[in-house]
Amino acid sequence: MAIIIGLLEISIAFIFFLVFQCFLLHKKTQRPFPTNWPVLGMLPALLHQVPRIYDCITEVLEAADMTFHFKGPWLSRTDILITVDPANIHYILSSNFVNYPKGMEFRNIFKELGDSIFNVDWELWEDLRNSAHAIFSHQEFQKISVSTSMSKLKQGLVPILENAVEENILVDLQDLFQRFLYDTSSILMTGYDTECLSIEMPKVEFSDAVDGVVDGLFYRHFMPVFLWKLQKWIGVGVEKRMKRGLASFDKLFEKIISAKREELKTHIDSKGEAVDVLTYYLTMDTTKYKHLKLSSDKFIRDIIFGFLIAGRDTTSTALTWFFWLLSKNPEAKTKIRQEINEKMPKFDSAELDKLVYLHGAVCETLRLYSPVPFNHKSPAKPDVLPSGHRVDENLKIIITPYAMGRMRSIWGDDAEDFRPERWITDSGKLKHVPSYKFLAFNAGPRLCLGKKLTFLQMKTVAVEIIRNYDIKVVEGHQTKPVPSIILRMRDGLKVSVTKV
Ligand code: HEM
Repeated sequence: MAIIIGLLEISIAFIFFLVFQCFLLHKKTQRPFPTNWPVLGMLPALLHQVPRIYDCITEVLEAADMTFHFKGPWLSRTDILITVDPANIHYILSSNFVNYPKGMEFRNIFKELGDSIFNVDWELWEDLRNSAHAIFSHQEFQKISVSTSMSKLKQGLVPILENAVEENILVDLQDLFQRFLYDTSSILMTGYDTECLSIEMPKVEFSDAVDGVVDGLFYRHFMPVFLWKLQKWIGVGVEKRMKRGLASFDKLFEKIISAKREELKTHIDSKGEAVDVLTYYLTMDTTKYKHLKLSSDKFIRDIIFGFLIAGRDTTSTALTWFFWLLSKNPEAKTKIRQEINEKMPKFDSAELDKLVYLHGAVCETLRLYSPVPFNHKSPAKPDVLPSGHRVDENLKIIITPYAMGRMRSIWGDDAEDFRPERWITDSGKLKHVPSYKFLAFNAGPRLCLGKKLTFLQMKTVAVEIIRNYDIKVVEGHQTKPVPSIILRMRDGLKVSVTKV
């Protein structure tokens, strides 16, 4: 009997040994794909990876030849096709655009943005797009964009940096850029200066509100609908924070719209030219765009809310990563400084195009740290993508500019490196890179309407800071992106500032 028990023990030990070896071998050779469990699908792996979601998706896509089918829990309708294949992207965003609206699922997730341009399809989107394009490309609006950015820079940002130098205090660059962009966007979008950018650093209620909303929207992409709806109904977790944020935003906006309506009763710009986007929509000839419900305050709120999020969070995020990347790549900073001193001894916004290396550095930042890390589509009709993947109406398609910017198959073996030279030809001109490859601003008919404004604002801030200050990131400061629909840094960017 003892011999039998002994043999049994040895056999069990041997089986364990074999299983353990197989497991180790599997781990060593394993590609980074999440396990597809019965019932739960790949959700457990996803939840486990949330803190490093962007890099995890990048690794999976690199190993999966740029397209991966994520399986959600059974019956939860959260299957997602994630793709960064340029052929698919071009097909979805441009050549077969009509079959790939945002779709009902997107509208459901982004319900709180109402009828903002990001959220709608078809005729309403066309009217919003055409009307927004008319104001954003208006010469007067562009002039105001330049003058607003310049005056906020000189009267808001520079005094704070000077104060930091004199008092030898640390500043959070992300917070500073958010304040800068919130003030400038608010002036351009509503005509009101929120005056967040001052040495006193007043508490910005809107900022917390927006962060709450954008973080909540991120989780809804991956959670089964019934789960986030239940959370919303009970009022817990990210849904609770989102609700609080929206309430505070709505209160603020109610005041702004009614004040503007009052103001317009007594004063309408004599030249009939819009000076800010809110005035533009409130005084617009309502017969021009028949799908816009301009008499509704809620509709106006939706439009402006969308533009404010678009204008503040994206550009401030891009500027933050830009200065972080320069701190990691001091030789690039030196080259930019030389270029500024040689080609633009005195600031002139009309001459910004001369700063080719700076432009390359901005593009490189947007490639590696795309401020909008995800985009979301749903096919209207079943289709087959150029990669051969079948998609039907129930499938969500997620395109991720963050992962796309890091694919070695697209950008080469140095895809992870910050190399502004990538964007410059041998003759010193800017290289054209198609938007379905450099996807930070989206591509096709829904290409970002603020692209020009973004380059203008980023370069204006960069020139002023790099010419005059040395920015040093505090030793040991962690720079992790928050899992959200905007790629802001979780703990901000703490820096010390000295004069050049
Ligand atoms: C670094 C800065 C920016 C980045 C990375 C960026 C990126 C994007 C992306 C990815 C989209 C497509 C979104 C989607 O379809 O869901 C988009 C659309 C848009 N962006 Fe930007 N954006 C930036 C700055 C701005 C600014 C400053 C404005 C102006 C206020 C702006 C206005 C818009 C508008 C109106 C759309 C909607 C276009 C449409 O759906 O037809 N963006 N942007």
